[in-house]
Amino acid sequence: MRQSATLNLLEHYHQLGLIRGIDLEFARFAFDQTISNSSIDKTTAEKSAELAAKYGVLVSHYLGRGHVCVDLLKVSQQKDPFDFEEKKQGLVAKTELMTFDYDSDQQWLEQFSVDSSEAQSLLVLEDSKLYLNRYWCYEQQVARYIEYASQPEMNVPLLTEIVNSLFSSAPTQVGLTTTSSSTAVDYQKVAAAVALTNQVSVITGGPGTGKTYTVVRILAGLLTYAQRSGHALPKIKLAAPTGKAAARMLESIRSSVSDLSLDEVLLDFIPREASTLHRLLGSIPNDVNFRHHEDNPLHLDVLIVDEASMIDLPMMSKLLSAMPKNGRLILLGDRDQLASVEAGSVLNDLCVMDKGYSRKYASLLKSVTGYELEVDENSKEGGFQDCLAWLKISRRFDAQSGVGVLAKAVNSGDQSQVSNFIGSGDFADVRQYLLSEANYNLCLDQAAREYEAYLKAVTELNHCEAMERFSDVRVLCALREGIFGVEGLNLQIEHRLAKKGLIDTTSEWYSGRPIMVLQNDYGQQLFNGDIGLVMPDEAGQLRVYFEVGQTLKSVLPNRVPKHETAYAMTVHKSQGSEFAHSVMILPDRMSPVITRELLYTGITRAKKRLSLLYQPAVLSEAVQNPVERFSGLADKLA
Ligand SMILES: Nc1ncnc2c1ncn2[C@@H]1O[C@H](COP(=O)(O)OP(=O)(O)OP(=O)(O)O)[C@@H](O)[C@H]1O
Repeated sequence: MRQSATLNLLEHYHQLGLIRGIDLEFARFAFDQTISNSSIDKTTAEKSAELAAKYGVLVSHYLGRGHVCVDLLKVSQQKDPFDFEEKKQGLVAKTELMTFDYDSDQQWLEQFSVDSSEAQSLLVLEDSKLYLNRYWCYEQQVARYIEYASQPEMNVPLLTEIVNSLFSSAPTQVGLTTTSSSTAVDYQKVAAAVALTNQVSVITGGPGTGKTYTVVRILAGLLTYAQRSGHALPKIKLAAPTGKAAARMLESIRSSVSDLSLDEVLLDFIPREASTLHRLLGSIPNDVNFRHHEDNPLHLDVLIVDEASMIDLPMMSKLLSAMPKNGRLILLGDRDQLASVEAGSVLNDLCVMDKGYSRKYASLLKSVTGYELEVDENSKEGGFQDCLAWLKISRRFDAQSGVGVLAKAVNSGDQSQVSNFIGSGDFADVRQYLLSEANYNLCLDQAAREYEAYLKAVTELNHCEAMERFSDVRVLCALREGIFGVEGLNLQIEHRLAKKGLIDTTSEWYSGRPIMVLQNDYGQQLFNGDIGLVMPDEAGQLRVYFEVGQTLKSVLPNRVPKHETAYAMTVHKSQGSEFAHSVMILPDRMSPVITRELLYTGITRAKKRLSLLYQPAVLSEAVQNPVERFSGLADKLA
């Protein structure tokens, strides 16, 4: 029977709901393993085991909150190193708090240092950052892949000719330009040149900045280049973290391709399908590994991945390991959006080197695009800054668009810009509602009214139309519980629709119920975040319909994995989707989950209109609350 002051305290934390069961289990495991592996005297072994439990639970707790590691310099000597206060206000004052002293524990921690740690050690210490071994390996793998990714040899005159033919007309400059100098540069052309000259590249930009428009030209460029150089035409694949995002990417790529006059042979090489990353990598039931990995790489030459901000560190590591040796990878995403639900902020970490290109690479870009681009004299040649491209001009939101202006204000973190926006209140596409009971009801009444077109398509058994109409409106929120949370809001909308006789909620599975899957089910190929609509089939039997690529598949309700109703959804779950009208409802008081990135992501889900119900104090605090995640990836790439 173990006797440990640390474990006793952790059990108490667990009972109070301050740490997860898995954190406590990890601490117990670290404690037991240290005792059983120890060849030193009992007292020293016990002391060491107490420390292993203490640091183990710290790393595990932070991992649960999305951090890849813990920077011990930052948490050392803190009164509340676990940030319990943030989660359970008031509870913490009544409980004993564990503290960490990096200086005095440094000697003990040294055993985990990257230089001395064993492959099997539970923890890894790199500089002042402490990791679970597995996560350090993931990070290392991503950094190594990127470090060794090359710049393929290219025929620069041919490339220049192709790039110029794809971006021949000067772009119309509208919307969210960031600097006056940016009016001279066509950043889409630069992005194409970056992607065409690198084995791995990242194109980041806000909504409507033309990522898809650019990618279509990159694909055309790659195919034309291969054809004109007498090389085999590349096998291209498209993927995204969620089914919805994959379907959206495919749709925009296919409609954008029609603007190009590509010859038939090349056109055939533009993919006709896009899959989720899980499907692409080949998920194996009840296994965290995929069918494709280092020893069984993906069969492709070029992979385009959209919504890359949603990719967590383990997934990115597995994706990169599965890339074939000379495969080209182009990641698209918006670095300002919410980071992945699971640990890591990979896209943002990859984009930190935003001060300019290396001198040599800037000169290559000048030859290809004709533009004089910013140079960072401190950046190393071949460093990752040369693989990055920023799209800065939104084509969707012009200067008159409230959604665009508000998104930009929130993103800047500048409170006065947000206040100006609130003060002006005169944008046609944004309706602001100050939080009150009347406005809460008004927003929900309006959302319920707008769901009627969707329910009409369900009644008419028009499954495809129903899928389309369901994206007309969505209620977005920050929390899970309470009247401002996803559960309460769904009940409110159901209640309104039932009162109008549009749905019959007497049974759980009623015709028209929209659901969101909350758990991966590899057997049925249904994944966390997939949206299903309950509708009768031709024989009148209720089934749940899911969009898979260009088609619909249906399963019986009792086969659907863990799910919830989806008239309202959290902003986290809305990533990768867009809605003609988004109704964002913020709660009456601040919560740590309401961050700048959450606001930005919620606002930019609106394609045409945004209704925002808020308390000014919450909005302004959220703008000042950016997400910060501990990770060592940016340092490894620097
Ligand atoms: N250079 C351009 N000239 C003209 N139209 C453009 C240009 N770039 C983009 N567009 C148009 O602007 C709209 C938005 O572009 P696109 O869909 O490529 O942006 P995105 O960044 O992929 O958006 P999303 O946020 O949906 O991912 C599209 O209608 C596209 O055709």
